[in-house]
Amino acid sequence: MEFLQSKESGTSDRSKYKSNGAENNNGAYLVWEDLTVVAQSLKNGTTKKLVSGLSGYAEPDRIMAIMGPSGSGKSTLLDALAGRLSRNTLMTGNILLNGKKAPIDSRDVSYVTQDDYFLGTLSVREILTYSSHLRLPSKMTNNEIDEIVQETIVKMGLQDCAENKIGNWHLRGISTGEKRRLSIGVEILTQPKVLFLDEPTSGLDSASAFFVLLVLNSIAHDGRIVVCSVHQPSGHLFDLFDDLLLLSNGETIYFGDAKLAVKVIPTSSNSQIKLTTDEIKAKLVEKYKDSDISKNMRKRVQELALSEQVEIVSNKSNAGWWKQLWTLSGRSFLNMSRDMGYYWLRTLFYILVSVSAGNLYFNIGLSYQSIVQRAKCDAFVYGFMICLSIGGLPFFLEEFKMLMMMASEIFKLLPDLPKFFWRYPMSYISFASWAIQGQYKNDMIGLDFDPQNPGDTEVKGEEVLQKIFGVELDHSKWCDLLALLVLLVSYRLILLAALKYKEKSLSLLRRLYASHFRQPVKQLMLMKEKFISSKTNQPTP
Ligand SMILES: Nc1ncnc2c1ncn2[C@@H]1O[C@H](COP(=O)(O)OP(=O)(O)OP(=O)(O)O)[C@@H](O)[C@H]1O
Repeated sequence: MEFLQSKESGTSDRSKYKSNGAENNNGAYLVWEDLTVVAQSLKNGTTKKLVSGLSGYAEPDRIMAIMGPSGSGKSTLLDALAGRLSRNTLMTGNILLNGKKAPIDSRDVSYVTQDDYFLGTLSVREILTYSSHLRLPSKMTNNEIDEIVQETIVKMGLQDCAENKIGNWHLRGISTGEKRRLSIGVEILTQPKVLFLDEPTSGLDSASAFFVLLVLNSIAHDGRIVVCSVHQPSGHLFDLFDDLLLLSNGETIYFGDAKLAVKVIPTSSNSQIKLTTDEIKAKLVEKYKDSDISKNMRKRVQELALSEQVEIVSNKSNAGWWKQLWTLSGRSFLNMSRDMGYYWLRTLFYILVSVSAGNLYFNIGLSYQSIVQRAKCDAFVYGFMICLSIGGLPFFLEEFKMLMMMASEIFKLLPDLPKFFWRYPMSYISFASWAIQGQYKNDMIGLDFDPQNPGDTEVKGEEVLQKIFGVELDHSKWCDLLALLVLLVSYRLILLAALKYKEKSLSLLRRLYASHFRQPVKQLMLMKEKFISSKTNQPTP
């Protein structure tokens, strides 16, 4: 149910937003039962269990830490719970949100990744405002959105840097800790019931990490579930966690109250010194399985799984398609106009190139040799424009130098192109062929050049175009310009359609992949289980 579908009538979107937040104490319970994730290598088809038979639950008002050594499956468990496992994996088991199977793209779940991606030229307030316009319902007024943004800024403790820019390669911006809090702020704009965070404190100094966890704590105490993976937190950070899930090799070795963990988890003893790390891990897993904590946890999981299915009132309803397009375009233009390297520096280069080329070829005249000089000038100007327009792509910078070295060599006459593919269809859908033809026509039509041999008749520009450059004169330079505009719009529309239908086609591919992959993996898992049970049933010699 969307949050817009509130039964209350006459209330503003802002009040609906508030009433559907966690303030009304309708917090959700998250339960996972016998969760196993298997990955298949795309190279040789071998499979690997990433996490195995995990069960547990997360409650509102509490913050849970998933801990364990590197490679123990923390991120895999978070990804599984958030429904964002990679395509080469298969998950078995149940994930329930308030007793209901959570849909993969559940709108009540937000995920904060380890990396922060923001446009460096925007301020903290602008980032939050644009995100709100993109993710909150179109019906919300600007004032309502500004209010939500201000509340989020205060909640995240970002008041002091609210008007500061994020920062980029030439602009010193906000600190890493502030960026991390901003990432969390962006995710809580939509008031999710469950917030997952992948290593929210990694790369932060202890004061910043402490502040981030304080913020998470206050979010959790708004009636939300907060689950995060953490790597070796210090003592005072650990104290801020309510629950702990400790993993080793993809299996649970502790699940429960974080404060009790220290008392329950066995410390190293002399007898363990002789054991290998794998043996110690196996012992800890076995010990946990047989413990009362594990039995109580399973009982609670069963209770929560069988509890009445409460309809979750979703807080999220994305803005409409047009509003998203408008917001993204506005954000992009603002970023471009502020980014010195992207916009202003490039404009300066365009002017410099135009002035230089104009100077070099000034008063080139109408001698026979000037024909080739003119062609070189046109090709150079066009080549430079192309390079500057795509020079923003980092991987292109190396290629760029190569291209400039051979600028005059890369053009081939249209009639000389291989018919299949390069002539038809490539020359028709290529920006370059229309641009160069238009430029040549603009430069040469109407001119009379000196003949190659003295005494011959003058050479007409039209003749040069047709005979030397293979340019047909069946359409004017304005048609070439029109073709460029059509290509410009068409390519953008194609990209838009590709982005819009990407998800649908990807999910189709995923289904095809799963139907191909599921059967062999299930068989393999069955065989492994049979093998293990036959081994454990064998009498010991
Ligand atoms: N899609 C995948 N395909 C194959 N192997 C994977 C995949 N995802 C994770 N793994 C492997 O599963 C194991 C657990 O990975 P995971 O990222 O969950 O560990 P982690 O505890 O989060 O580690 P870290 O603390 O280093 O981030 C690792 O050995 C990893 O290489």
